Amino acid sequence: MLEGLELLAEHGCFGGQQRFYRHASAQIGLPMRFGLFVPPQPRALLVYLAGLTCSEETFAIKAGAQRLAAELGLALLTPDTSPRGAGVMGEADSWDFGVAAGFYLDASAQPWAQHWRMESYLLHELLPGVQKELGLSAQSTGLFGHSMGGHGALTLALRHPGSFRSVSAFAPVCAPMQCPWGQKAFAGYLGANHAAHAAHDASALMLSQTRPPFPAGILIDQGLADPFLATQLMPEAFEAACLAAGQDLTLRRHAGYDHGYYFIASFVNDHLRHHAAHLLA
Ligand SMILES: N[C@@H](CCC(=O)N[C@@H](CSC=O)C(=O)NCC(=O)O)C(=O)O
Repeated sequence: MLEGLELLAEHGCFGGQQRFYRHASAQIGLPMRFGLFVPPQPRALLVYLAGLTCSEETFAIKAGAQRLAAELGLALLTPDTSPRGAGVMGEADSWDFGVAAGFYLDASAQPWAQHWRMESYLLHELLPGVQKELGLSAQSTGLFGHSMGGHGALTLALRHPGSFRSVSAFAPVCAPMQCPWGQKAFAGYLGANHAAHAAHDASALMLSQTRPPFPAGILIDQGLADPFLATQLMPEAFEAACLAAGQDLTLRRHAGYDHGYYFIASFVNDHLRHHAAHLLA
């Protein structure tokens, strides 16, 4: 059970409930919030990791995923994107580092290491707590995300084999060691340790696989009018790594779509069906 769990809001939604909670996180050492859509009959759990500047509310409000999730029996867990209120100097000075930019890893460098522990928080606290509450296991848990959260989805799925049965992403940061967002985050949170950076880079992780880690295949959607495509996202690096590892990847490139939630809302049903096909089989 999650310590100090408080229900902050609950809204009827397509026969289920969209809920928002706060709890006292032992891993983060601060209160954390999360969203949970509970369908009428929960059969599987899908975790969505949001991008830079987002919160536990962004996907729930903007993606329009609840109608199909209710039909398929998918519970949707939407964690926040970083600790908040830690009081670390400069934590809110940038939109791509610090608050709302946790990059889904455990920081090892100061002054971030005490609270910026998003990987341990998700894997060892929030996810087990919610799975227990819903009576669901890793066998019926999938992971997806957007941009920084797409990086989180790919890297956490690769770093924790067996924790997620299906994975997908919208416009993920695919090669953080090669892009400004990733280089800034990794230098700040992990210091100058190249091996630590590689251990959180989806393309480097995929290249290091000795067998295809996701036999069910990985789905990625990417807009071609996305202003971050060439400089920050680099899906071609992950595509090449999947090819080298023998990992089945469906990478769909869509003309006319940018980086925002109109793009996500346009393709979110395909992601729900991708996960349902594997989680409910
Ligand atoms: N403030 C920035 C843009 C921030 C932005 O685009 N955030 C994306 C995620 S980017 C990668 O992780 C997002 O999902 N925003 C929320 C939304 O509702 O669109 C700028 O000024 O460029």
